[in-house]
Amino acid sequence: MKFTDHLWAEALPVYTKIQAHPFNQELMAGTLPVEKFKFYIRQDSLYLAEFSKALAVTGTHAGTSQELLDFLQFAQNAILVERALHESYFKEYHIDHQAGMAPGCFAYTHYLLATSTFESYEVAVAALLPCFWIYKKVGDYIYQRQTKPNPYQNWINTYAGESFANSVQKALNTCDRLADQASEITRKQMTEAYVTASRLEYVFWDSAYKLEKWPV
Ligand SMILES: Cc1ncc(CN)c(N)n1
Repeated sequence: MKFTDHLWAEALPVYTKIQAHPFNQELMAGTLPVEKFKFYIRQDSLYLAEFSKALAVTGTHAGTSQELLDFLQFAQNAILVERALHESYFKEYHIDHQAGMAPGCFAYTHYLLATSTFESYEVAVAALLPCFWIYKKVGDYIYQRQTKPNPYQNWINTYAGESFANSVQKALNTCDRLADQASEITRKQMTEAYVTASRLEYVFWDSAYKLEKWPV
């Protein structure tokens, strides 16, 4: 059994809730209120700026030049490819560029930044994996069942697309390779990091659906 199969099984209850979350169900049906999507896109643009830094920092801890290049490429894609998608929505929906991070986005980005900076390379790779793998799974799930025409088609196509799939496969291979050479303690820490980041993916979608604000 691959280590990533074990990770998938560990966080399956979280993934099942993500898939069933009304944000994703309504996005799939094309009925998600545009206010919620706008909130999500603004938060996601803030997220991607920090996510790309976490990817680049993780790359500096890589054991091989190829993995450093892979992580720098992931960081570049997070900024350029995903930002292009966002910019089209910013224009279409006149999204507010000023809104700051909601608590869900703050928690997730700061978890990734802290993990990539202070934890081992192995643990950082596991913490970053849900950002790839869960989006791929959600993208494919929605793509196969979506209502057409769908106002969120570009978003769906990005995460169900081949280019994103290639990045996901690279991230999975790296995680499996590292886990094969890691101690039991490190594998446990990797599992914890993967489950925590999966939970934070849920929190992020839930935050958008609730148009989350700081309580104080
Ligand atoms: C919150 C979140 N997680 C993951 C992804 C996909 N890189 C994203 N755009 N936003």
